[in-house]
Amino acid sequence: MTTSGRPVKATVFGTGSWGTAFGMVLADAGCDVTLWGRRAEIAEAVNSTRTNPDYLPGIELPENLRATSDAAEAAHDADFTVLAVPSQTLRENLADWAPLLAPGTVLVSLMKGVELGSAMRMSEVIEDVAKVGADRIAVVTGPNLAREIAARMPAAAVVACTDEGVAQRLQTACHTPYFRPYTNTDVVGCELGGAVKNVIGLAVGIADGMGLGDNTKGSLITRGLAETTRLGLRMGADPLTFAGLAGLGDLVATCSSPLSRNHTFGTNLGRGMTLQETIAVTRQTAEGVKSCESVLDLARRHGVDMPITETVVEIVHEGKPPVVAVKELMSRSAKPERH
Ligand SMILES: NC(=O)C1=CN([C@@H]2O[C@H](COP(=O)(O)OP(=O)(O)OC[C@H]3O[C@@H](n4cnc5c(N)ncnc54)[C@H](O)[C@@H]3O)[C@@H](O)[C@H]2O)C=CC1
Ligand SMILES: O=C(CO)COP(=O)(O)O
Repeated sequence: MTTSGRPVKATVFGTGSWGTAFGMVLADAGCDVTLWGRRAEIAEAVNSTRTNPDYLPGIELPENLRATSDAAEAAHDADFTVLAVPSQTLRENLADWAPLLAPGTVLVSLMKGVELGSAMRMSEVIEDVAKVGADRIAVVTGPNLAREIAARMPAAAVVACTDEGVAQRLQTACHTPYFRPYTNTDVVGCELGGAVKNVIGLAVGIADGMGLGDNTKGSLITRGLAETTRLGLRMGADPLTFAGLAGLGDLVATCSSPLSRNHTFGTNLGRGMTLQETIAVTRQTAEGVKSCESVLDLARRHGVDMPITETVVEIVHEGKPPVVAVKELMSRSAKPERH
């Protein structure tokens, strides 16, 4: 309930797999939820069949969730405006929606990417385009594979906002018996954890596709977390965030699950598919494919060494054969674990 006595109203822009699943979470937590989809047929299917057959087939959606393809109708009166589109289209999408936003609405980013060219985190893009302060922008992240959440399997998450009170309001709005959100005020660390884990997920997928073992996986996850933490420290994040759900938690889920699009994308590359073949068989957003370049850009801007990220860029975008890349990574100069 809001202070005015009506249910909290949440609008989710994006009827993809995570937008729809998080809409379910909000609805199960008691919010009145509207999903906006650019394709009218998906909105119609949601309203008439209570399913999203394209993205979450077989999942029955709650009654207090409805869909529309009218952005003004969706944005009207929303206490929370949740953004769930691909990171690289957010700027353009939000420019259309910004004039429609309800006064005082809290903008919530579900995205795990970094903008190409500007190297901005998603909350920075939101601040830039919607002209709202950081205290009205929140981030939801953590080990949250959409399909598992939609099946109401238990998971924890992080809701981050520089304003702890806003984070707590969002925490209440999305807390259900199967979805347990924790608050955090370290927005930089939470967003970096989510964006870089997709790149490490690609690396682990490539290794899996090559038939390498669990020691390789454990090493990539741990060294991946080390390079994420190095970048985060340089950008003012709290290093402990990376030991939490936004860092280690999400890495473990992504790097071990066939449900992860980034992991699967990497596995296909590691098995020998070309980039074009891999893109052709990938139906949903695998953010790391583009964000590996923007994360590397961020690392260079901050003078941070991120060898796994650099290797993923070389394999994905420069055609380096994975076997050569592995040899090069393993022959880097010896060094202390912490430096
Ligand atoms: N699927 C998952 O398990 C999770 C995804 N995320 C993040 O959530 C974000 C969204 O991912 P998903 O919903 O999974 O992706 P998706 O690929 O399932 O859906 C993307 C949605 O954006 C729409 N879209 C695509 N291009 C667009 C454009 N130019 N303009 C407007 N809408 C456009 C699509 O129609 C679709 O509704 C990504 O940043 C992803 O990393 C975060 C946690 C879990
Ligand atoms: O972010 C996710 C799980 O937390 C989803 O990962 P993928 O985008 O790789 O499917």
